[in-house]
Amino acid sequence: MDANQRIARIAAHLHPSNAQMEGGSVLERANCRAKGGAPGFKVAILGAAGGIGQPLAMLMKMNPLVSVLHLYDVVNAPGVTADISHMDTGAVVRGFLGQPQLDAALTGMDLVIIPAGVPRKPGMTRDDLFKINAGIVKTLCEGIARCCPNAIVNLISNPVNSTVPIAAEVFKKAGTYDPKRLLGVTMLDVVRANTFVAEVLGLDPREVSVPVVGGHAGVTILPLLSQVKPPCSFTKEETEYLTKRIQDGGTEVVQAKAGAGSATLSMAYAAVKFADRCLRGLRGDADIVECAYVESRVTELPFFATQVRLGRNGVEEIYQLGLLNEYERAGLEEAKKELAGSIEKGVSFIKK
Ligand SMILES: NC(=O)c1ccc[n+]([C@@H]2O[C@H](COP(=O)([O-])OP(=O)(O)OC[C@H]3O[C@@H](n4cnc5c(N)ncnc54)[C@H](O)[C@@H]3O)[C@@H](O)[C@H]2O)c1
Ligand SMILES: O=C(O)C[C@H](O)C(=O)O
Repeated sequence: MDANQRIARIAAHLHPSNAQMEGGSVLERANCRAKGGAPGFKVAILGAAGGIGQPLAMLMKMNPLVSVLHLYDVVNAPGVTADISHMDTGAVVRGFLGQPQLDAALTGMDLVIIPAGVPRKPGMTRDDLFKINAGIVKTLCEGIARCCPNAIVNLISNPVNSTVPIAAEVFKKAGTYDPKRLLGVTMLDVVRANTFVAEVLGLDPREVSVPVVGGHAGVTILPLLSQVKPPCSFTKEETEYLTKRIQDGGTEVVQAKAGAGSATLSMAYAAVKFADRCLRGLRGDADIVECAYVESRVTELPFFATQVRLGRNGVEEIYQLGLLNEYERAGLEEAKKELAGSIEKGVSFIKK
């Protein structure tokens, strides 16, 4: 490769239009180099310039399982890409700006992470975001169906309880739906639950594991405190305090940010933790179990968050709820009532 070709290749990393100026072959060579130089997975972040998107992009650039990182947004994608691309880690980073570049951002991806959409302000519910975010998720999922129908999708955009059913309907319409590959990200609920439970028990949060089932909004967030590892017990007051704090974790951040958005940094951390587990599953690692909101038969509802085992095809196994105590059984009934409406709202948005 001569000097001009080397320069063109670097330009192609920064922006796909640079590659196109070189007739596309430069981008292909960059892809080859990425495959050969740093074996790993190709990951796209849609909404990469946002509050979650930026730290998520930074953390994914640090993940050794990632060889190619595509950053797509409708604003500021070139700036974030230029910035992230200077990090001396293995992944090759490319930026994509606006709808005309969506297909290029998605083509060939193994994993697509979607934090695109508006966040809450104080006084809003996640469902209040439906009006704007439903359309954004629909458009992005149509792109996934066209360009990378076999990719694993990690959907973060709220309201997750409805956006996952929206994505499923878009994929069904396109004839590409594989329920094993569509996962609503509820990892932040688990991360919060581990943190708050560890505080009460006086343990290191890294030693604590709390299954959180149901969905991702208010009472649909159901921590199973009777199944905490290491095994422990809580008083009634502790159970009520912890359940409410975990359910209201998002609102706690929204109020503290006072109009400047919702959780971004802890969400980026949780999203990367979850994406890393998905990539390990894709790689074939054994025993990768996490909570996620997926198509499910665990309850009578078509979607439900439980612990799932991740593997080469995405969700390989969905675990049952296990034994619930009376408090959790009552919470489950409440969660299901709200979830049913949110799922129906998402489905009918596409079917209408
Ligand atoms: N699942 C969870 O646990 C969880 C946690 C926190 C936040 N969220 C949700 O994540 C979403 C993003 O939150 P944020 O704080 O990063 O918001 P943000 O406003 O800071 O960033 C959103 C980004 O999406 C981009 N965007 C908008 N329309 C787009 C489109 N059509 N295509 C691509 N990108 C587009 C915006 O330009 C922006 O950069 C919100 O819906 C929020 O409620 C979910
Ligand atoms: O609370 C929000 O609106 C954002 C997110 O769903 C969260 O749980 O932090």
